[in-house]
Amino acid sequence: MTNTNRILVIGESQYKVEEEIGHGLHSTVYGGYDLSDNNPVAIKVVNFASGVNGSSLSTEARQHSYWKEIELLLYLQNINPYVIRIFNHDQTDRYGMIVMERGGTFRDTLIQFLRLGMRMPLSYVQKFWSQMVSAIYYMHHAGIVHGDCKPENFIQVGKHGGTLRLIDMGISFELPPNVTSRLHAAAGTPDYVAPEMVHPSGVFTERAKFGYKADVWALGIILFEMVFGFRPLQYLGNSERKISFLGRLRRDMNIPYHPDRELRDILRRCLRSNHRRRPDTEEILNHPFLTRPR
Ligand SMILES: Nc1ncnc2c1ncn2[C@@H]1O[C@H](COP(=O)(O)OP(=O)(O)OP(=O)(O)O)[C@@H](O)[C@H]1O
Repeated sequence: MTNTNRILVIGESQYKVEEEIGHGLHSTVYGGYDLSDNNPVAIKVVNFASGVNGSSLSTEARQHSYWKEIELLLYLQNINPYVIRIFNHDQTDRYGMIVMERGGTFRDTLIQFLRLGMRMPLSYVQKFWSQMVSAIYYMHHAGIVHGDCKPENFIQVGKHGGTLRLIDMGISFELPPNVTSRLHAAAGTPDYVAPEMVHPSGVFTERAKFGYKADVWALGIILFEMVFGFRPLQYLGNSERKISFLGRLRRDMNIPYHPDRELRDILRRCLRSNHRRRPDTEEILNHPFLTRPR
């Protein structure tokens, strides 16, 4: 692998590397092109040096997460149609690189609707939410809890951006079916975090239990946001207040009125505070909100 004049060479393949299109705690993502066919690609560069971007993770821990992510992505390529396609990967002592499909994040689409002062049409909501639920259904079927479902972790690819793909497997956990596990400290974003992930004292701790149904809660919050244009906890302000609210939540989430009865029903089910009473992803896919044309 060489990287000269912003041309990245991996084996026989050459990629033109252009501007930064995003970054996470441990990586920077660049836009680029595959020079053999001019198709757009995204190149995620993981810096293995400890201390970069304000994260204190050791080099070994960074390399370990990088390999875990590659392994998971390669495993999911053929069994989950809604997971990001990776074209190539390579690494040096200092960096890991993943070349993958490029698309706009679903968050950008939500923002566009907000800017235009428009509500997303229900047919549009149904189409994209059903793909999100399917993406998570396939993860759960493979025994994996995603743990960080949110609109920025879905990108739109294909004609007119009509197909969603999940990115960021960073904090997914593999679990035996029907078993809950421990949440890594500080994983997730409070707005999409399920109440069972928060200790009743209001501390977002490693001791909090979570499982597949936490992903269902997050999907419910995404659906709520697509329909109403805001998130239920948005107006609570900072993360501490949101986490404290979730830790004390004993009743089901309030759902504003919407004329579509089936939409109201599925939202109510996904946002039940008791995770045992939430549907699983297979039940959601069979719910009339998704099976009846809108
Ligand atoms: N395939 C892609 N196409 C377009 N943009 C992408 C793609 N992959 C990542 N991005 C952009 O880069 C950002 C960071 O990517 P990603 O979430 O994979 O990084 P990360 O280091 O794993 O983040 P985290 O800190 O959450 O672990 C995304 O939020 C998105 O904006």
